[in-house]
Amino acid sequence: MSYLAKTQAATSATGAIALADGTVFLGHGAGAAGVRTGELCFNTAITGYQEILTDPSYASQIVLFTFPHIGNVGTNDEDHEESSEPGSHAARGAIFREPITAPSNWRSTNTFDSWLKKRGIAGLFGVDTRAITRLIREKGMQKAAICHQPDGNIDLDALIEAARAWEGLETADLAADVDTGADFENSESLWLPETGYGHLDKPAFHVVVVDFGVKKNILRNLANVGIRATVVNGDASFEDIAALKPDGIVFSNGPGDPAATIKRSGDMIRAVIDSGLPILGICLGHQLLALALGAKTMKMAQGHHGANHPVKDLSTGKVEIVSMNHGFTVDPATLPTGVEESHRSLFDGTNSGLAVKDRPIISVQHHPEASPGPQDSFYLFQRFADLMTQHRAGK
Ligand SMILES: NC(=O)CC[C@H](N)C(=O)O
Repeated sequence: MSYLAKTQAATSATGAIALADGTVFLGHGAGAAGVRTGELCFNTAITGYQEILTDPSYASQIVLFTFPHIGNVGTNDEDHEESSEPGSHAARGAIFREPITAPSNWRSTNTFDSWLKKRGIAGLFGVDTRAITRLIREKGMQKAAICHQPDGNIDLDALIEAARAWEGLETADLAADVDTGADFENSESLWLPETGYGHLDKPAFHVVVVDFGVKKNILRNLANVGIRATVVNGDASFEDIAALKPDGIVFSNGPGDPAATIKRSGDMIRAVIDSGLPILGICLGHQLLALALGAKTMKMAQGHHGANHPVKDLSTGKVEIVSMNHGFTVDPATLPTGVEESHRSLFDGTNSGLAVKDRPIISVQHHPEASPGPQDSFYLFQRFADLMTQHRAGK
């Protein structure tokens, strides 16, 4: 460690981020005190920090926000908390440039700082977020340890050691840790400024959502196109699912390495594919579907995390701006015959969706439910409902 790092740590710093390669950034701590390890990524969204940090797909990750002002609209209990459980169910750490200002929003009920504490998320501000982003851009996402040490007594060597000792995301079936456990139903629909969350009274369809860490806004978007959902966890067998007599199946988003989760859920997913039921896969669900169909997934260098990513729907030629959060990707060269690439990222050409020829099976790598982010991809939920309509009509 450098002399400068040591003296700064001894004087004013109350927080730090250390990388496994020994790089250290000192700053000021916020939120929960203590040390958290995980994969460090950057997110380019400029709104929606509450939704981002509660997304279960961020389990075992530390999110650096490239947008400098995070926390200034405070937090509220109603807004899109994508998972209800605090702790390891979502992001472990948050890094931002500027100090948190007093909340300025009519809906705010809590400061960002005390919300971070409540969720068990360690925060760090006052570091050069652009330098860290450039480092990730050049070297890829990093094994890291973040700490908030209110008394300033930071042990940087121990922090670097913690970053090195962290086991990493590859081969980790993290979805098993974040699913909701007990089955539940959803009929809640999307939030509107005038009326708050809505309710689906007369469902046209009933689907089973296999929960690998499902974001609540997926369930609400389904309700908005007439779909009631029963949520079951990723350990469910095909027989459990079939007994619920669904019109279709959704494989949800979730954290960790799809190649690890497929070992636990592969038999069920393959049986669902063979059943002929309409299927929608989202993010981890898309990757699991691809694996079950015979394709391969791989780790990305930087991944995609933001709410401003252009994606092309190859069936219509339309470009949509989407919400993204993934660090693994489907290798389109490995898609078997009959499985077509349906969407592609216009940032780097990576795969962003698939469709099975002449079968009611679609999936996307991005987040059609937004939360946060643009709503350009809401149409996918209707596309899924249309597949169920056709399936019912025997087409
Ligand atoms: N949002 C997700 O479902 C993420 C999928 C997977 N864990 C990845 O990082 O690629």
